Amino acid sequence: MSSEVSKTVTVPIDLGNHSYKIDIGAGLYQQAVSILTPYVRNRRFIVITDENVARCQLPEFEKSFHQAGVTVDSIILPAGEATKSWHHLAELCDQLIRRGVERRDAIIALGGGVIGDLVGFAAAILKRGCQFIQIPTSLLAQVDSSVGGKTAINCEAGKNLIGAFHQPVFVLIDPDALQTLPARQLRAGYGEIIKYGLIDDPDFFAWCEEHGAALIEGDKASRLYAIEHSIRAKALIVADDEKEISGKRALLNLGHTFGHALEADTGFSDKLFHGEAVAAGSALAFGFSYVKNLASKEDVQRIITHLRETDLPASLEEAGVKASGKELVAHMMHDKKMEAGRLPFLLARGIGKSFLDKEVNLEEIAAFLDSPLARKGTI
Ligand SMILES: NC(=O)c1ccc[n+]([C@@H]2O[C@H](COP(=O)([O-])OP(=O)(O)OC[C@H]3O[C@@H](n4cnc5c(N)ncnc54)[C@H](O)[C@@H]3O)[C@@H](O)[C@H]2O)c1
Ligand SMILES: O=C(O)C(=O)C[C@@H](O)[C@H](O)[C@H](O)COP(=O)(O)O
Ligand SMILES: [Zn+2]
Repeated sequence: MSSEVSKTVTVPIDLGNHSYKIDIGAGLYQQAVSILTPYVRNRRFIVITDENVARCQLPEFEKSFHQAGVTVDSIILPAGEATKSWHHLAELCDQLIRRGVERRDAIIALGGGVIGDLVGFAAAILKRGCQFIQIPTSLLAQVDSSVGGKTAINCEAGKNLIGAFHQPVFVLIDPDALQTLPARQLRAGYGEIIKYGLIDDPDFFAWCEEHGAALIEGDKASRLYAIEHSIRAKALIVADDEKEISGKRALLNLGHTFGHALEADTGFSDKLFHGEAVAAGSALAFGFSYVKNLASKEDVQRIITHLRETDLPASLEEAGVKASGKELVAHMMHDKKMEAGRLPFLLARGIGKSFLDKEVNLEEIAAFLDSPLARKGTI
């Protein structure tokens, strides 16, 4: 698969005594055994992955281990959002205990955000906290979920409601892993990349307008640029507000209060992937901001146009959501940002000017969600 090792970029994430490094470089799998050895006790490698990644990426990942005569112990879970569940968490913890995992072993999460979130949470609670390493293989995980230490599973009431902040000890990103990622998953990951432009970086959104299509098509330079840019942006925010207390980190939740409601309505299934829900959710956040006279019509139109150009949903209809505004608001009531019974929303005064609004009226949100702008993206 990969032929050459590109220059490695290291992004530090500064979190005091649990700081860590994120290494980004095409072809890094070829050096995996030497890169990971310092983090792993007694050269004992326990890799947790899903069945798709096991088929498409595990053999390439294991190559350097085999060449060095080192065995990798792997646990393979089903693929998909449904794996972020109590059932799979319990199974995984039991399997790790049976394998005699110790706190100072570094458990390796090789996969997309589902594997990263689940394995990170298992590592957080197992023996009151084990070390873990993130090796993200989806675009979404390479630009977002592998960094920052949010770990979680879903439950009956909604998304990521059971979880912990638990930082990895190291993150290894090899963009070559994306060569086997299905096109729809690439587009979903791109939904989280645009978010960094919309939050506070209008130049990056303009870059996305110019290079987004090429990135999705497979242009390696654009992918590498977007991964590094996104990770640097996220690392700064996380270092500033690790546990989402000051409100700074909440910016990373742009599009997510709407997005999680859309995922709930579509049953946390492959009808709508997380990144697709975030894309539609971002269009909705900007649409509502326009209705509230905060963002301009031109900015909302730019976002809708770019989402459509990259084949991402820009409205409820395009996301396959039929629920009423009231029903969608009901899904939002367990949002973790809820404070004193009020739900703050990420709104925007324009592209790159997002902010947390604590005074949003949920009846207005429900009415907006029934409007043609939300339903069909017509403005
Ligand atoms: N913790 C965080 O900060 C954070 C941030 C964003 C999203 N998330 C979570 O991440 C999850 C979504 O992550 P995702 O989009 O990576 O989904 P995912 O983990 O389900 O991966 C997407 C699909 O691609 C497959 N896949 C992954 N890498 C592959 C590869 N290289 N080749 C072939 N197939 C591959 C997987 O098997 C899966 O079918 C959601 O649960 C979301 O809530 C967490
Ligand atoms: O890292 C963060 O902080 C984020 O909000 C990143 C999001 O993309 C991610 O989907 C996160 O899991 C959502 O957080 P939640 O607290 O709403 O579950
Ligand atoms: Zn997200």
